[in-house]
Amino acid sequence: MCGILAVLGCSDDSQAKRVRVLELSRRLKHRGPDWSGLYQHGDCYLAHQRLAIIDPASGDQPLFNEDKSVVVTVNGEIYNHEELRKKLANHKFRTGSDCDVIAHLYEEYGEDFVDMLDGIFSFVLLDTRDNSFIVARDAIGVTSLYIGWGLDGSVWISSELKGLNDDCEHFESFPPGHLYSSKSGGFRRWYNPPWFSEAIPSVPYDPLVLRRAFENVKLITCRPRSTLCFWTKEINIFFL
Ligand SMILES: NC(=O)CC[C@H](N)C(=O)O
Repeated sequence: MCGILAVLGCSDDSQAKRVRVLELSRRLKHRGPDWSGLYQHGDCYLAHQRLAIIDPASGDQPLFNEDKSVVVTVNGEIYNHEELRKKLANHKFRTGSDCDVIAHLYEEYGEDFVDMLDGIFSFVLLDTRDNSFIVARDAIGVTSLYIGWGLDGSVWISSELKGLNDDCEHFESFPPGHLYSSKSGGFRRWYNPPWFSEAIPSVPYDPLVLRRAFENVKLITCRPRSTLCFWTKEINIFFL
C-alpha cells in the first residue's frame, strides 16, 4: 500500500509550508519505499510515497491528465484499468499505471466516474483550473484514509492519522464508499449497492447458490509483481 497525503486550501504557499508537508509525508515512508513525490499548486499540496506495483518504471505519482491541469495521488489498485482505458481512446496516457485512468475519467465523466472503478483505492484529485478537489475511498474501506480540518479552513487527507493529527483542529476516519467534493463541501455515498437498502430480500437463502459462487471463483493476476486476487461474481467479494 502506498501512502498519500494532501493539504488543500491552506492559504500558505511558502517554502516553510512545503517543507512541513514533506516532513509529514515522510511519516508515511514505510508504506512506499520506491518513490516519494510532491506536487504543489499554490496552497494545495499532493504528496505520495509509492510502493510500485503496476508499471514500476514510469508510474510514479502524482499522476496527471494530458495538460497537467488535473492531478491525482492514489493508494491502491484499479483492477479494471485496462477496460477503462478502452473507454478513453481519445486520451493520451503518460504511464502504464493502473491509477493513470483516474484523471482522464474525471475529465470525461466528472465526479461520477468513481462508480466506474473496480478495485481498492483512496485518492485525492485536484482540478487546478478552479482549485476544486475530490477525495474518495473504496467501497468497504480496504485502503485506510483520514480527513482533517485546519483552523485556516484547510482540508487535510492522509493514509494514516500520523500524517495530519498534529496540524488539524479536528480529524476523523474517511467513511468507506464515500466521496468528498469541495464543490458541494461535503460527503456523499458513491457506493450504493442494492443490499444497502432496508428492503428484505425476496429470494430465500440458498446454500447451493453460495456453494456455486465459491466454485466459480475467478483468478485475477495483477502484474508485474504477481499479486493474486480471487473474485466471485455471484456474491461479489474479493480475497487475496
Ligand atoms: N501500492 C500502491 O498503492 C500502488 C499504487 C499503484 N497501483 C502502483 O502500482 O503504483
